Amino acid sequence: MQLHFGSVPVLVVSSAVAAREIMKTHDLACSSRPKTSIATRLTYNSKDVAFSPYGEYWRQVRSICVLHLLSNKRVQSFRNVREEETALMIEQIKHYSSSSSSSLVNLTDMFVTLTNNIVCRVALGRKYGGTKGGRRFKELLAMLGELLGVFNVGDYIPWLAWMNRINGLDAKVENLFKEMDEFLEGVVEEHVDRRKREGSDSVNLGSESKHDFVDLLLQIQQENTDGSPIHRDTIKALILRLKWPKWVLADRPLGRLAGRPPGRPDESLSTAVVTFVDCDCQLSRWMTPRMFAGTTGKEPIKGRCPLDPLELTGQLDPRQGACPWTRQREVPPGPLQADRLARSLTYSDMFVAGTDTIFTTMEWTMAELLKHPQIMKKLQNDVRKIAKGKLNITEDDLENMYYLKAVIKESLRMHPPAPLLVPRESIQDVKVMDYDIVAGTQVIVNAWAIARDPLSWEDPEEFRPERFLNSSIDFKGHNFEFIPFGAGRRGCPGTLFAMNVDELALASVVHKFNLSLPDGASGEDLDMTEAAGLTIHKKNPLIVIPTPYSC
Ligand code: HEM
Repeated sequence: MQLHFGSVPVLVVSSAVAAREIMKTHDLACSSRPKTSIATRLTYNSKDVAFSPYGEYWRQVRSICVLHLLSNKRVQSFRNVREEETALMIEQIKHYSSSSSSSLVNLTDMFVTLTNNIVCRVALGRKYGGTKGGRRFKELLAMLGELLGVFNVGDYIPWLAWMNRINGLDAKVENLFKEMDEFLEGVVEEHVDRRKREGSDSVNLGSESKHDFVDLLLQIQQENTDGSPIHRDTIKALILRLKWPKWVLADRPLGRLAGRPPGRPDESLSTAVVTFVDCDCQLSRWMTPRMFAGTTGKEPIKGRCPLDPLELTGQLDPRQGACPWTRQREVPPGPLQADRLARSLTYSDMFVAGTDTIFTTMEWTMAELLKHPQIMKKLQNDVRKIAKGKLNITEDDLENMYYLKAVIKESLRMHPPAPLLVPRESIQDVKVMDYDIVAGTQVIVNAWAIARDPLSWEDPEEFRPERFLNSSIDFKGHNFEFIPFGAGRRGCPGTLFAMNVDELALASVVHKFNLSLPDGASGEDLDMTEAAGLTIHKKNPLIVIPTPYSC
């Protein structure tokens, strides 16, 4: 169906057939991301992979992600981190279950801490858990997830963007950004200093070295040699493109621009989509489609931006939905901005795209297992049989745990962590199932509805992992009835990373403990209410009574 959120056309896709059209047949045409002011601000002006618009910059950073940070080899190289941290979590659960008088354990908290610790070690080189700064970082991450899921009226009705200054949203985003940035600034500084002391050549990009993501990104920026995805020519091209942004400013007195919109609304421009909210330049925040009244939208314009001494000329085209300043200022960062890239990639993609989704999967899977004791029993038997009395499960054991994999798939089917995936935006006019979709349409794929569609699934509301046994249906983006990780060009590059963490953690918990609910509650009583956000987790934490199981 097509909706209009204020001035933005929005296409909502809720069937496997339509998802296939968007993510396969018209994947290229629908491969951008809509610009939303909160995500833009929190991701250094969309300098991450997930929120970056389709284009050269996105290709560059995505290939860094796929080839260097999240490749099979690299993910394997962090195996010891996953095994160590999971073993620590098991010890903690044991400790809490024996020391607390009620034996209650907040499993959600355990999963959040585990995921944060793994992601911190892999991305930043060390854990930030126990310290005051670490605890604050955890809080900031939770706020980040929450803010990214906020519906921001200014993105859809730009002239209402002022509301965010009154209701405190702008300030909240700004404060979060500053605090996050300060933290990450410290992390990058630490790495730069260490590289200076130890010699930067110590990082070998091709090897399975155990350097963290910040090290790797700094090295990628420094090397740019053949064999790395950023070839010399690409870098040169990027530097060329980096020459200077084309600042443009309407050729009229600044005072008038900054003041109230002049003129009456022009009919022909009344539907113009103008997004200014992400601009640092306060002037542009005042502009509304009305400001273009009386212009053809194509006049050459010339001026000086108050934030930049350069004077440049350009063309103002409000129909493009572009802020005359911000959009034109968007340039790919070249090697000159190494630390910025490192900050933005690790923080946005690892922490935003990675942490929340991983622990949410653990949380929902465990909740479903508690709701279905027979499935829990079957899984425990299977896991314990494969582990054959071992002290700890290792990743080698996971290979044969087919039932565990089916349980996790079923959990991802019923509770996709990002139920509406990450919205896309069409970059050209396209015909989808005989309907005309104009360029600039926001496309939301409702993976949640698709995964519960009775046309694709038998008894879709039932938690039945068996449906995935002896079935070729997988989440790799080929089966459009099951797309928790998306599909196509913008599909999730972190699937392997996530599954390794989830499988090991879940297998280890069910291996080591029998779990029950507090106050003798049965699984049927378990509260499955969802919280709001970009990633949907349980509203209330999962509290359990673990009883250690000895093999
Ligand atoms: C269970 C865990 C995860 C789930 C369910 C998940 C889900 C998704 C989804 C639905 C998308 C959007 C796909 C689309 O638009 O077609 C996505 C994109 C992305 N994910 Fe994940 N993800 C998970 C874990 C991770 C991890 C661990 C990382 C990184 C370490 C990661 C990094 C990314 C990135 C960078 C993108 C953006 C890709 C692009 O726009 O080109 N994800 N993920």
